[in-house]
Amino acid sequence: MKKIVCLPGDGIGQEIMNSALQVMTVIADKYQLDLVTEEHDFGGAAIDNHGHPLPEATLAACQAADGILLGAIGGPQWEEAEVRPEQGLLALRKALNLYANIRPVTVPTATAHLSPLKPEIVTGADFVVVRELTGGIYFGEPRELNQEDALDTCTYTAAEIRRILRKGFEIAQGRRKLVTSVDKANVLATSKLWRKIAEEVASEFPDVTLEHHLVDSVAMKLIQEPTHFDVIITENLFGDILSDEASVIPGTLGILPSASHGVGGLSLYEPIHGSAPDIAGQNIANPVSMILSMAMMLRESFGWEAPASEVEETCYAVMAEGVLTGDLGGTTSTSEFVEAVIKKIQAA
Ligand SMILES: NC(=O)C1=CN([C@@H]2O[C@H](COP(=O)(O)OP(=O)(O)OC[C@H]3O[C@@H](n4cnc5c(N)ncnc54)[C@H](O)[C@@H]3O)[C@@H](O)[C@H]2O)C=CC1
Ligand SMILES: CC(C)CC(=O)C(=O)O
Ligand SMILES: [Mg+2]
Repeated sequence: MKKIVCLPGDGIGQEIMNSALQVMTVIADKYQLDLVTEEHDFGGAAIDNHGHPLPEATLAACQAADGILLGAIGGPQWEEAEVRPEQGLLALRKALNLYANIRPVTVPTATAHLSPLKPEIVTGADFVVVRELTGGIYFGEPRELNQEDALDTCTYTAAEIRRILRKGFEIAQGRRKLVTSVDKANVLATSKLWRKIAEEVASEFPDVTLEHHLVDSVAMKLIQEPTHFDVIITENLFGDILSDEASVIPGTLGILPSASHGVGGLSLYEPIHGSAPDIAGQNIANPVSMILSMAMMLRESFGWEAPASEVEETCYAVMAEGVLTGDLGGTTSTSEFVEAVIKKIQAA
């Protein structure tokens, strides 16, 4: 029996979590998967109910889980909160040591027309952003906000850089064996260290090709020639920005999933997007990012390849048929999309 802790969070979080759990129930039934779910407050919802975005009970439940599903957190109503929802997310990632955030981006031929970019540019794009998740400027101290100045600190240890690079190179070994290491080594000390360690780690993986790119020019190349990339490895802030940018390639932020892996075998799965307060509560959010995150959990945490693939292929098949939520130019509601996915899984 696999215990899954679900943290719907805020904004569209509950809607997309419900969507993913409905699909999970159907696929579990079809493949006789032994699963149990348990929901906990997190983010803004936890601030409202418990005065803190990461209550002790939520953290303890996550630590005792076999897999964690997270919707999204944050929203304008908590902007002035003493501890913001986003700090709860960072605290959870740190507490569980989830240092490797894996964000796959793929454009199957059948859905290439959904991209705002030319089909000949995006068709066949298939790469993974490997983002360092527990270091860098989101965590560095000191951090100060004063009336006339402010300070953030970016720190990385060699060990933190080495382990994320090794993770990315390992992923590349199972793919097309090209690593693009992204930094800003022409300016930043942390990036100079990053580049040096990338060279060292590359020597441990002689079958993998390493190329270095500066973050500014790679932001352009990503859109110009997305099919070039295989595994992009980068630090926390750059990975956050580049992966949202990368969502334009398949067509929307609403379809990109992610996995965050740690050291003890416990992983968390979440969409790459935020809580989308502008569309929350309207049953119009694209649930694909959350459904695909759930599928990643079935594969990567539980080893259930066939059900994971069926969920992924069904989502893309439904989109290819023109069943599209508003972010992809359609009029399908969240619940209608989920119904279409479930119907297809049951019919197959
Ligand atoms: N992991 C998390 O929980 C994250 C939380 N946030 C938080 O989310 C809140 C909103 O941040 P934003 O900058 O607006 O980013 P966002 O990712 O929530 O939304 C950006 C745009 O994409 C759209 N969008 C996002 N997901 C969608 C989906 N599934 N279907 C259709 N459209 C979708 C939104 O409607 C919005 O127009 C903030 O409080 C932010 O801190 C932001 C990023 C990650
Ligand atoms: C809300 C931030 C802390 C994180 C973020 O934007 C992300 O992980 O994609
Ligand atoms: Mg982000």
